[in-house]
Amino acid sequence: MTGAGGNIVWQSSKVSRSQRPHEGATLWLTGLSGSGKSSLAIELERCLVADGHPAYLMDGDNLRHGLNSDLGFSDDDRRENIRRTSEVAALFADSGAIAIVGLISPFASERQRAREIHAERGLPFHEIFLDTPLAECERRDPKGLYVRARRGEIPHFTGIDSPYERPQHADIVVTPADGTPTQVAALVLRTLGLGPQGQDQEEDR
Ligand SMILES: Nc1ncnc2c1ncn2[C@@H]1O[C@H](COP(=O)(O)OS(=O)(=O)O)[C@@H](OP(=O)(O)O)[C@H]1O
Ligand SMILES: Nc1ncnc2c1ncn2[C@@H]1O[C@H](COP(=O)(O)OP(=O)(O)O)[C@@H](O)[C@H]1O
Repeated sequence: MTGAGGNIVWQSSKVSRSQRPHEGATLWLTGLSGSGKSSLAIELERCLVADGHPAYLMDGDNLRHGLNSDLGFSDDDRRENIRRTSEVAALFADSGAIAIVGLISPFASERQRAREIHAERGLPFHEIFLDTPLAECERRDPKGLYVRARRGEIPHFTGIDSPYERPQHADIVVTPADGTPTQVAALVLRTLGLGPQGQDQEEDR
């Protein structure tokens, strides 16, 4: 495989995926600001690590402090934010880790591209939609961002004056009625077959 005008040549590893101790995957959490992505992602990471899976949380806010610190909230910058994060998540998944991504990721086309980046490499990818209505996100407003966005102090705020394209084919849809982040994390992990090892999972029901 060649790239960059033919001057870059792909170097293959001598470690096959089956030689790695764990099977990797990406759990991609999408939803409005305040929908509960970080809370669920933190619980997913906690449960997976407690159960012996290498798992790593990639939160949009945190990535924007480093890897994506040069990006703002224009449509193009959000696309680049999602593209870079997709690539990094795929690297983690390829290494045998479970990458837990929490990004608003408002555009269907970029979420589809994230899925394809994983599919092209044979890596499992699960889209989890935090389907929390805008009114509820605004009611929660833990960072006071919606109040400021409504005052016009934060331009291009998702759900206010920047679009959020609802997923049509998410693997899992979570609503506020599903319970606390701890309850939802357990449900998600059971659904994906990543629940506690060596336990009768019926016990949890
Ligand atoms: N204009 C605008 N629109 C939406 N969100 C904004 C904006 N400005 C700052 N913030 C804060 O940035 C967090 C979202 O970053 P993401 O990288 O997840 O966004 S995106 O996927 O690129 O759309 C988001 O964090 P969460 O609340 O955790 O979603 C906000 O705290
Ligand atoms: N399942 C839930 N039920 C009720 N409140 C929740 C739930 N998940 C998160 N929250 C609350 O909603 C707010 C936003 O959650 P957060 O995880 O920061 O969302 P996001 O990362 O999508 O911005 C926080 O105050 C959090 O405590």
